[in-house]
Amino acid sequence: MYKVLVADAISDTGLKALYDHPNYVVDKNPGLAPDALKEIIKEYDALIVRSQTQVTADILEHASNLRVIARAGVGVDNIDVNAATKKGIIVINAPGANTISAAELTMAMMLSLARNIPHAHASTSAGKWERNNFKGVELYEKTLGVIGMGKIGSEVAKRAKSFGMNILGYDPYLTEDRAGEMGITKASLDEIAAEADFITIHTPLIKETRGLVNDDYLAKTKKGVRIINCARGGIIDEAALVRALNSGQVAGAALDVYETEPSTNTELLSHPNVVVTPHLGASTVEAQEKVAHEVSEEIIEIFETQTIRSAVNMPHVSGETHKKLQPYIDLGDQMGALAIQLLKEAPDKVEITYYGQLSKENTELITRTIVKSILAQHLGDAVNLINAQHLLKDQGVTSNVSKNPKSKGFASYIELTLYRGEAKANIGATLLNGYGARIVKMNDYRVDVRPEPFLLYIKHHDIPGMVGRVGSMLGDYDVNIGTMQVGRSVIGGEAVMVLTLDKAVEPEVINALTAIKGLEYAQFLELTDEKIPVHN
Ligand SMILES: NC(=O)c1ccc[n+]([C@@H]2O[C@H](COP(=O)([O-])OP(=O)(O)OC[C@H]3O[C@@H](n4cnc5c(N)ncnc54)[C@H](O)[C@@H]3O)[C@@H](O)[C@H]2O)c1
Ligand SMILES: O=C(O)[C@H](O)COP(=O)(O)O
Repeated sequence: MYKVLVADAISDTGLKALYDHPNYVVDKNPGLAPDALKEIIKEYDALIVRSQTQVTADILEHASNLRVIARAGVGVDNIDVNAATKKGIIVINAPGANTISAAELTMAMMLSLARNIPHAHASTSAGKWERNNFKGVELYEKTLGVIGMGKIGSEVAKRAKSFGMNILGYDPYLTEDRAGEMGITKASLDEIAAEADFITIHTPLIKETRGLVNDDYLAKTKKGVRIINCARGGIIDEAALVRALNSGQVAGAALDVYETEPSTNTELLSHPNVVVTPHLGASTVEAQEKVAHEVSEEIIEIFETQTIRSAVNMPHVSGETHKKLQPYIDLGDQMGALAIQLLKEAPDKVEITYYGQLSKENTELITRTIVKSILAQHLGDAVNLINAQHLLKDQGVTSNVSKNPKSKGFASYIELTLYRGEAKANIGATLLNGYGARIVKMNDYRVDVRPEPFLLYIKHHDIPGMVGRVGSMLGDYDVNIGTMQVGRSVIGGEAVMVLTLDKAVEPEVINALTAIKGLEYAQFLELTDEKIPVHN
């Protein structure tokens, strides 16, 4: 008998498969305080949550029997996935099951903003009859900028078109062809700022999108623009938004998500030109049934048939083959993250080659991990190990995975190349017996670098004094160097330097480095903690 704890408000209809199955006991206990959850978690084999329950490392310390954490929804920002992975707990989610509900809320928010519905309702229900106070605007023939043309952004664009809106879409993966098929125009962020009457945001909250809509961006928007965010708090800088609302640069904003939730930003929440809801994007009967149904079915599959459909992580597993491949799976994770940072944009082609002994193994899971790591840069939690290759195809990216039994100088070696038009980024890596993971090739230069959290990649002319100048510049900014590697193609030609650092560097350090004579290019690369497992 498996015990399942449902710790947030989850649809009973969606949980039916679990209730009906003789092997499962389901306990519903929404809204547990962290200490209470810590107390009882050891009794459970599976935990189902939405976004409220914080599944911290501290709670997981007590989860001695837990095998699965299911997020009945998309975002796993409330779950310490790294801690779960270390404890061998599978984390699953249900991306896509609440897409329509989130798209429909976005339309409701846009219409509410255009026609002042919440404020007119409050006034009328208070006994007033203020027909002159609530003159709105039509959506018809207005321009809507959609930032993030993934699942929800595309559904919003489709619906907005039926209102006669002109749609501008921005997404690193949006091609002219796909935009043409959807009857929208591919645009840049600046073009959206300059032309849109309404802007709606549908990206994940990732490093690149945090504070995307800030003072600078708002200053570029059309005066009187209306902005909707039903994606994630933090993509809009709330302080900047309040300033723009007060100055009239932004005529109105409709928000479902906030920098911190529950939000206490009263200046924003009570602003007369703002419409707010408490993170209701997925709160419909249908979405809640779908997410609960998807995770219930999957929990049963995991326990009954050991099949995983939607895993966010891949816990370090026992079993000889997995044990042997696990270090390569972790290496693949690091390679994907480094290559996509080097490319700096979404790829249109991915090439992976396994050389030497590894070419004789089943490398499927390594490939999935590499692809997940590449896509996660732009898709965040929406990509998991199971849907990674499917999403890659969906985004119109071609891929080529090949195997070559030749050794390439190492017993096993993986090479990953990403392309975007003429641009290319490439990482070659291996495991050195007794020494762990090594990046041995970067953008076609031979190097020998241990993957560490903070790396600096520099392209420069092979002239005397470069190493010293870079070292002393980093010293000026109090950045300590762990290791330094130089690689060059020919003496006196182009060269690369790869450094491991003790901390992250700010853009001003990169600017200072690029001012060094003979230094062509400097880029800071980061690997998050979960990508650096202990056996490295
Ligand atoms: N309010 C809610 O209750 C609710 C419900 C569901 C989803 N969401 C959120 O909505 C957002 C979109 O979800 P989705 O299912 O459509 O995800 P998705 O992965 O299908 O689409 C996200 C898109 O954003 C694009 N993107 C990444 N970085 C970008 C950038 N810098 N500029 C422009 N586009 C960028 C990606 O390429 C991708 O196509 C996510 O943040 C998700 O967590 C909120
Ligand atoms: O990530 C999600 O799926 C949405 O933000 C919905 O979150 P919720 O399940 O807490 O409503």
